Amino acid sequence: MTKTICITGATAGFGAACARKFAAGGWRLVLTGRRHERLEALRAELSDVPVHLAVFDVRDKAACERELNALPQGFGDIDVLVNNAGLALGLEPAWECRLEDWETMVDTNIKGLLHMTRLVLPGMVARGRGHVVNLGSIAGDYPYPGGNVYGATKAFVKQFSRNLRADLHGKGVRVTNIEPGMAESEFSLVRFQGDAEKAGKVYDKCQPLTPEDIAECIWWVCTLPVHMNINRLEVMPTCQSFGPLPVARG
Ligand SMILES: NC(=O)C1=CN([C@@H]2O[C@H](COP(=O)(O)OP(=O)(O)OC[C@H]3O[C@@H](n4cnc5c(N)ncnc54)[C@H](OP(=O)(O)O)[C@@H]3O)[C@@H](O)[C@H]2O)C=CC1
Ligand SMILES: O=CCS(=O)(=O)O
Repeated sequence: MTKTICITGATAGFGAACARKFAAGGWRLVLTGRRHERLEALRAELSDVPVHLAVFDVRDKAACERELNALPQGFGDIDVLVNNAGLALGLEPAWECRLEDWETMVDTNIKGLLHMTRLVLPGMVARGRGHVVNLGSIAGDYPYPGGNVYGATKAFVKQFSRNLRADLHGKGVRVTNIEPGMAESEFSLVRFQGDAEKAGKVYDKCQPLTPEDIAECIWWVCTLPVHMNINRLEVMPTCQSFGPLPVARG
């Protein structure tokens, strides 16, 4: 039976790589994001599988509801929800941060994820199957200077994922928190407000994870036998480690 995956933030990075990975596996795709032209390009590329595009901002609760209620026939029974849409803004110490940036991170990484999860879960519970895959981060576990609110949103995602598992006990619905370390995508470009030079330096002279690496992890947790639930999957590039999270260069 063809399965359906809904991926938020499919216009770039992990979300786009995940769309490609699951399309290669023959899955039906619901792809979401704000940049319509990116989604259209992805649909054109993935023409071998059924694709539904939903253009909306996950911070907009009404839009999430409208789009999920309007899924066309065949796309409504979501087997896997990948709560991937998210961002970090800034790396300043807390006393220098913009309050608006903090609000944007909370609204996207926490509230957007909650909007989507609350809308999709009832169907999964009714069907007695499903899988919610959340994009947490190592930043939700390991503090670092400037990680202030970003890391705190990912700590929320980690604990919410565990609590979801508790609520879903015996319901046949799996929950996984994927916790990547440094991965090269548009993440740093967004974090540094479009400053490509600053963003590029994050990945300089080392080998970060790729979006395809993370898509591989998501594919793995989703295609394991249904009696197996990976609760958390923490993955770092080999060049990254603990303490001050140093990056080995050269
Ligand atoms: N890259 C990294 O090092 C790591 C990233 N992560 C997490 O993984 C997830 C994906 O990150 P990554 O692929 O690297 O980043 P990218 O910036 O490459 O992609 C982020 C995606 O999120 C979407 N998005 C952002 N805000 C919104 C919004 N308000 N509404 C809808 N979609 C939104 C963007 O789409 P659009 O702008 O078109 O709406 C885009 O598709 C994030 O949650 C991030 O925090 C976790 C650990 C490490
Ligand atoms: O979530 C992203 C990884 S990091 O930049 O916070 O280490």
